[in-house]
Amino acid sequence: MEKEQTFVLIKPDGVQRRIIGRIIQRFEDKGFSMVAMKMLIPNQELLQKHYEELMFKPFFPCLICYMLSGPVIAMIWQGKDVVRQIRSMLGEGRNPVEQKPGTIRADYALELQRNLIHGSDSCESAQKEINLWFNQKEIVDWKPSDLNWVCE
Ligand SMILES: Nc1ncnc2c1ncn2[C@@H]1O[C@@H]2COP(=O)(O)O[C@H]2[C@H]1O
Repeated sequence: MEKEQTFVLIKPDGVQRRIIGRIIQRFEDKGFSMVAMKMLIPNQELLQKHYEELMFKPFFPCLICYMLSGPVIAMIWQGKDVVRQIRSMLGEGRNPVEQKPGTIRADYALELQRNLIHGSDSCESAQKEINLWFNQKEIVDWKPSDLNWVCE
């Protein structure tokens, strides 16, 4: 079974605009399996750890404020090359205006900050982010019966 996992976060604008279902649908349609999901309003400490590399950027306080503004959906997705594939489905760059039509950010977002969704940028950051947002008991080990039809 393909065990590569990535962390995906639907940000407050994605929840408020009620596009959770459409985002999940895209990942399921592609052939990936969700192995964990929860809705929460993240606290400042969690967000500061998640965005620690951006701590000294001028937009950091606004970013934290925006991320504290409402519930988010945290998920773990699993499948073949899932880290790179989901990044490309989101639109690799941060700015929605530069993303190709058909990507989530190009299709649903207009702004650099409120860009709807986060996906881990490497397997290492995926593991780090999964450990930050989830504990092991929240992750379900299951094997979809159609997996052999999607990847080798
Ligand atoms: N120049 C910027 N101004 C405001 N927000 C930004 C800027 N650059 C990045 N961000 C936000 O910081 C986030 C960092 O992670 P993401 O790429 O998921 O999405 C990014 C945006 O939400």
